[in-house]
Amino acid sequence: IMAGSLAVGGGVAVAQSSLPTAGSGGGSSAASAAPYLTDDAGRSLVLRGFNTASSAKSAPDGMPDFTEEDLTREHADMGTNFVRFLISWRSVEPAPGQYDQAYLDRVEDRVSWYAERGYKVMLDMHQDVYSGAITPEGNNGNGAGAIGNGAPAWATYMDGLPVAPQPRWELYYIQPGVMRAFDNFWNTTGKHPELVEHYAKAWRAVADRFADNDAVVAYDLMNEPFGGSLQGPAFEAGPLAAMYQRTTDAIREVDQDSWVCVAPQAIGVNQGVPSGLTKINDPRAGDQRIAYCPHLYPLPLDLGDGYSGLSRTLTDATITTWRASIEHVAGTVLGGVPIIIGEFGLDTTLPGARDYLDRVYDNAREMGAGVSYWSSDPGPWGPYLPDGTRTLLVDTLNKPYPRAVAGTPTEWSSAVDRLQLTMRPDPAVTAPTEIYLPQSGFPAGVKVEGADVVDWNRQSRLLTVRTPAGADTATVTVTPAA
Ligand SMILES: CN(C)c1ccc(C(=O)NC[C@H]2N[C@H](CO)[C@@H](O)[C@@H]2O)cc1
Repeated sequence: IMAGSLAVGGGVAVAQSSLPTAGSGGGSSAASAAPYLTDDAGRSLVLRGFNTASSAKSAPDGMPDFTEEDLTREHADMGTNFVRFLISWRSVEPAPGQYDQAYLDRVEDRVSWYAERGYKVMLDMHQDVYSGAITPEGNNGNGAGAIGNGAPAWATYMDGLPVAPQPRWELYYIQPGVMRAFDNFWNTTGKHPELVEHYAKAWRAVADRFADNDAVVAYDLMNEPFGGSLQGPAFEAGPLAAMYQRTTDAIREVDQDSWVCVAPQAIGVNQGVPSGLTKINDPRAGDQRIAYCPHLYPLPLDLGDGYSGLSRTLTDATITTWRASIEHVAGTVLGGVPIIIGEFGLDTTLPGARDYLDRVYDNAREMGAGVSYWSSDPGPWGPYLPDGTRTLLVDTLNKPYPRAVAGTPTEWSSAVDRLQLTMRPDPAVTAPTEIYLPQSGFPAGVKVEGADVVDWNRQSRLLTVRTPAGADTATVTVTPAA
């Protein structure tokens, strides 16, 4: 099939016109030569998916309330290819030095659901407010809890300090008992050097299980770290970086190839304050495989006005500041590492929600960043309400994107019925470039210019193409067949 030809399902058309690049949200796209995670074929991965799922935080078995049918629906409706899958220290290591292989079996079962559908998985050692063990009523068993989640009860040392009931879950973070639990974990108190050691070895046990699992590409070492009495650079450049280094070293004892993802402290940095995180060294042979996995939650959005009026203006300013800080840490501090926006989200019923979503995904596209939206749980933040009704998230996310690129994407943009990708082909990568095309924009055949069509699968919605050999750069444009 010659370059510029139509794929299966129609005649052959060669279009010579070049398309204006239309951003998914109408935004212009800046060239991006950012580094990417790669698959085993060496293709650059553009990762789009969800956090699955908050419901795992309090589940006695540590699993999300998410079935294989839920994944089939997500895949059919949005063509996602990535998941930030929540796991927990309490489930991995229910007793000191004892690793629950039956729990890891359950995780592996869910990973296989994703693998069978061509997804990549990042395992997220999740915590919020340290542990469910911070309050008796919040602890439904060894640290499984709704108020707090993450650490097992045996690793929760509050030294008898109080944790009073709070009107909002976030306020539990600054309760004396919770502050002490974090201070003991980070050994700020000097009393518990063993806890970070346990944490690193728990991650080693997880990595030992998934080191040879092609679907698991990354480990997100800690969700939204909190420094207790230590905040800001003193925390991030101190005990947080030390824990990341110790844990990276432990993982590399058993897994040389998965990316190790580090995140800044949540408070402040989620809202755009620059992070003080310092370099983490990857002891693996060859290129480092560290990634930076920040979250984005602009404070103005929380004011309840949504993405409109002054709240929109302030949110835009937050996104600009946040992006500059993220690109500084990933590009300069960590030495040029891929970015995955581990969390962002909003109540999709708020004014301007679709515009906010488009703006964040436009920024992610320009940054070359992966995205895992918070979260897949039923409700107004997610893609589906508890009764299964779709929110506007489904149509907003269901756009063309280049899932796996045989080289480096330098610029891409899309709208529901077109995609344009400029890339630097890597001749060493023999696998074709893979592009997702939604049914809504591509009900029949496709028209491709700038590449040879390898396959167009209307069931999986995947188009695979090969760019002309020997070209330093290639621009692939995909539109619906006439
Ligand atoms: C006071 N501190 C330390 C604090 C407050 C609030 C958040 C938060 O909203 N985070 C955003 C979302 N991330 C979690 C899951 O990782 C969700 O429960 C939050 O909505 C984090 C930390």
